[in-house]
Amino acid sequence: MLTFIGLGLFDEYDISLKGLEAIREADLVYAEFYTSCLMGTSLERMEKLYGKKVFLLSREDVEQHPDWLSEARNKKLCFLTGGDTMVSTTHVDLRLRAEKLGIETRLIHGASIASAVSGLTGLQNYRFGRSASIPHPYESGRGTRVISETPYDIIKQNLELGLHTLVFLDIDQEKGYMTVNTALELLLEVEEKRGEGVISGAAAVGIARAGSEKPVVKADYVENLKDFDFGKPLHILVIPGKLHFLEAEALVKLAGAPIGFMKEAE
Ligand SMILES: C[S@@+](CC[C@H](N)C(=O)[O-])C[C@H]1O[C@@H](n2cnc3c(N)ncnc32)[C@H](O)[C@@H]1O
Repeated sequence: MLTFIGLGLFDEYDISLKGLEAIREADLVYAEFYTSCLMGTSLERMEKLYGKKVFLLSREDVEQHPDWLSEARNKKLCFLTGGDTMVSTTHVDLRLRAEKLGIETRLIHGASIASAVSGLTGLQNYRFGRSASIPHPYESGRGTRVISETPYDIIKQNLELGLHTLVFLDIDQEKGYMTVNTALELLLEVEEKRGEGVISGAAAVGIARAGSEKPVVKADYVENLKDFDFGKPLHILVIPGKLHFLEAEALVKLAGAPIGFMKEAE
């Protein structure tokens, strides 16, 4: 049996009781923290709460060589992920591989950043379009700095449809956790290169450390927000589309947006 368990958003206490029970009954526990991670805890603290050793898997172990899956044929194996295990991950691939090996699978859900964003900002989940991810820039073979333009295009398309965009920010072992500030600067760089005006005058909402005692949620225009200090990671960004008047009110009251923010609210 392979049990996928979402650990929630911030520390070891965000796991569900169902998830905790499953780990305590497991023969083997694996985790990956490259898609998301719990910044308010450590592997040691998790192991102490669970009373179990947790083996950490790399992206290669999960995506290229998931040989460890076959252990679930005759053992109770748990696979842990930050947030919800199937939200903005490719872990359905693991589930399908396991099913092909004749291994029974089940999911134990965790709180996800995808729903926490709506809760914290007041932006309604059904008014979001396609999500985007901003990766760190990389060097091409010729030594030039390359910035992905895909997130810019997704935001632009969503704005044309009046929809909000959830923008996941890169987690990289070497380059670190991307901040809201860097993300906005990268989007502005793409904008300048193209000579367009989609992002510079736009509104944005940055969120840091969702699930912690004191998450930071700040809405403002991009030009102001790019210098705002959000503190420690993890960070996530939203570029709001057309606002319902309740959403506009929530951004002013709950996210410190300037009064009259995005006046065109319906
Ligand atoms: C690829 S997504 C994976 C989402 C995860 N499976 C979930 O359901 O929450 C990870 C990204 O979401 C954002 N994120 C995740 N947890 C967060 C948190 N607690 N606070 C702020 N941003 C968070 C960060 O931008 C991070 O790089």
